Amino acid sequence: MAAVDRAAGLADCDPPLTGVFSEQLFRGQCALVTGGGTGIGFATARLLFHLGASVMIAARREVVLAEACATLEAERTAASGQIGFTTVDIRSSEAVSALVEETVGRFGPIRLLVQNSGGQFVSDAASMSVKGFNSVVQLNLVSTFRVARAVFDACMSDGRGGAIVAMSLDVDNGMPGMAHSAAARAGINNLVKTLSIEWAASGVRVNAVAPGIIYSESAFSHYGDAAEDLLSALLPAIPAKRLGTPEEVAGVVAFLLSPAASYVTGSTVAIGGGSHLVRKPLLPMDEPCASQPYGRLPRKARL
Ligand SMILES: CCCCC/C=C/C(=O)SCCNC(=O)CCNC(=O)[C@H](O)C(C)(C)COP(=O)(O)OP(=O)(O)OC[C@H]1O[C@@H](n2cnc3c(N)ncnc32)[C@H](O)[C@@H]1OP(=O)(O)O
Ligand SMILES: NC(=O)C1=CN([C@@H]2O[C@H](COP(=O)(O)OP(=O)(O)OC[C@H]3O[C@@H](n4cnc5c(N)ncnc54)[C@H](OP(=O)(O)O)[C@@H]3O)[C@@H](O)[C@H]2O)C=CC1
Repeated sequence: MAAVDRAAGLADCDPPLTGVFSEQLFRGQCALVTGGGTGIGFATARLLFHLGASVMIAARREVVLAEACATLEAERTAASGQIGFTTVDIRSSEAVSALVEETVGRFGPIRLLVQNSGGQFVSDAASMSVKGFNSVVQLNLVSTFRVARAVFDACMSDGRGGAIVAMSLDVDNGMPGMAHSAAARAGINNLVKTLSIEWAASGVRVNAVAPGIIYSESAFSHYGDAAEDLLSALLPAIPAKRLGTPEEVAGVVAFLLSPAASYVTGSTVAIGGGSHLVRKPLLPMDEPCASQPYGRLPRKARL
């Protein structure tokens, strides 16, 4: 009964949540968005910036980050926050420590963390080396833990908390052609559950989003000609019958970071036009392995 009474009391909370979605939603809060120079990361950084946050975007390519910052500066309105960039390879603990230090020095303690950096190459498991499998797990799973730990230790464990959103994939039914990334993202889905429990006492919420197929030039450029074939196989299986946009992911990320999601933690939210509910092919896996057309993408597709 006491628990019910406490919940009832919250209905009258002040301020009411209707005021949450103003242009000042994240005013003055420091946000770190990894991979914020392109695609989903850029759309997210843009939204947070226009909602008043001080946003640091970080990835490996300085030119791309600088261009993204210039674009946002050109869009600045009275409600916008601040924007900055720095280079980082999230696979390096030293680089991640330096990133956190620089972000805090510039914008104050990080309260909003979007762990968007990631990726993989397309290969069936039989053509994948252990080294390749490991490099994708390192990038997507181990580096997610690395960045989360660094930000928690330096900022979010100080009693004032924060919110973290990690980037997963639609992996519920496995992911032919991306065994490494699917295993890593399934790890992320579970990691956010554990961190959400362990860090709840510090006022930190930890969630993930699991996008379906989201179109951006930067994302699709990694797949070259194979992207067309992959899409022809995949599109009919998406209930919404279309691809998603980076903005459609950014909106959910902003919601999860916001006070509107103050009771949401340890969750992974699917953003795929219903695709997580249906079985779909990524590669034509009914063919024998030897005839896999995308067993290994050409070296030019590699970063
Ligand atoms: C159209 C369908 C969309 C599906 C939905 C998903 C979309 C997205 O995720 S969009 C984001 C796309 N962006 C990226 O993927 C960019 C990030 N990718 C990378 O940084 C790299 O490609 C990497 C993480 C996969 C590998 O980087 P790194 O650790 O630097 O690895 P190395 O180049 O040193 O290679 C190590 C090892 O990995 C294997 N390998 C790498 N590339 C390929 C490849 N194209 N095909 C097969 N195997 C590959 C290989 O074993 C490498 O070892 P060595 O052969 O000894 O070099
Ligand atoms: N597009 C889609 O359909 C889907 C994408 N995702 C995931 O969403 C995230 C964003 O992807 P999307 O925007 O589509 O594609 P992008 O290729 O545009 O984004 C990937 C970002 O990660 C950065 N990055 C990659 N490796 C590193 C690294 N070692 N250190 C720091 N930053 C790195 C890249 O920047 P740089 O190269 O400069 O380092 C880039 O900004 C990724 O994790 C992706 O796997 C998940 C589901 C579906």
